[in-house]
Amino acid sequence: MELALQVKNVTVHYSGVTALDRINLNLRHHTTLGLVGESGSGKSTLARVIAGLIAPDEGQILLGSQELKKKRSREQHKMIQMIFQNPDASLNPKHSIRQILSEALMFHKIVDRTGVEKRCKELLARVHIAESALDRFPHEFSGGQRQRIAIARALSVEPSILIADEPTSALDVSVQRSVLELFNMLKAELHLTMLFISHDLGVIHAISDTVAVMRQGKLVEINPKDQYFAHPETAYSRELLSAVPKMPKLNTSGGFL
Ligand SMILES: Nc1ncnc2c1ncn2[C@@H]1O[C@H](COP(=O)(O)OP(=O)(O)OP(=O)(O)O)[C@@H](O)[C@H]1O
Repeated sequence: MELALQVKNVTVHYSGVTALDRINLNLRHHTTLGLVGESGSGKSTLARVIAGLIAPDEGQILLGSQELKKKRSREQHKMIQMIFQNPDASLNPKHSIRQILSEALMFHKIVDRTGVEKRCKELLARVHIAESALDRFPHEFSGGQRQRIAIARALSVEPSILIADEPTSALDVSVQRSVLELFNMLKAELHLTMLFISHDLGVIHAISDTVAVMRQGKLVEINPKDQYFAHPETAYSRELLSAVPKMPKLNTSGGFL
């Protein structure tokens, strides 16, 4: 079966720093790859290079069978959507939630003008936000609600890949759980293909099908989740796992209990 995404030998340098060093990574359709690693290991750089926010110095990125060149088409940009740690990065504070969602829908011609209102309401329902939110502005919502709206915005354009870069790290623990549960629910309902970045192994355990580990710009380990947690291959992973006091208990769908 064709892969959703392939990263081939991708290298990124930032003035003297090798942030990514010949990264090879495959993402299968309808699966979530959890990317873990300590601060500065290159996780966000990898997310940004896949999303087309920065160009690789070397290597290739393929979406399906299509190579993504330095200058991407509007359609190619649409296909890979990103959710950031801080939802404000994707929510214009001067725009109502209706404007935020409908702009994305109209820009990418997802629905025509007559279908916009209905689609906006459906999107909010998906992320468990009341319809009345449409006439309100981002600052009127809590951090967790804003992240839900950012998720709705990212999903609005029907991307083939969703990249979530530490989407729960800035939230309170209880809110973190509910946002993570939302991701798991969306995964099941929409069969999402995701790259989910976190430095928190509990979060990675809750959401991933496969776990990839980065260290100093290199991908040092990639394995199915159960294998990764039961039998980590590298001494570095064993060290990361031993630093986790206790894994949170999970229910069968992968959400926290
Ligand atoms: N814009 C930049 N200019 C220069 N160096 C950068 C830039 N962005 C990142 N770096 C460097 O590249 C390396 C990888 O950083 P990156 O942010 O990708 O790591 P990370 O694993 O996402 O870290 P964190 O978990 O702290 O976000 C680090 O050494 C970082 O200092």
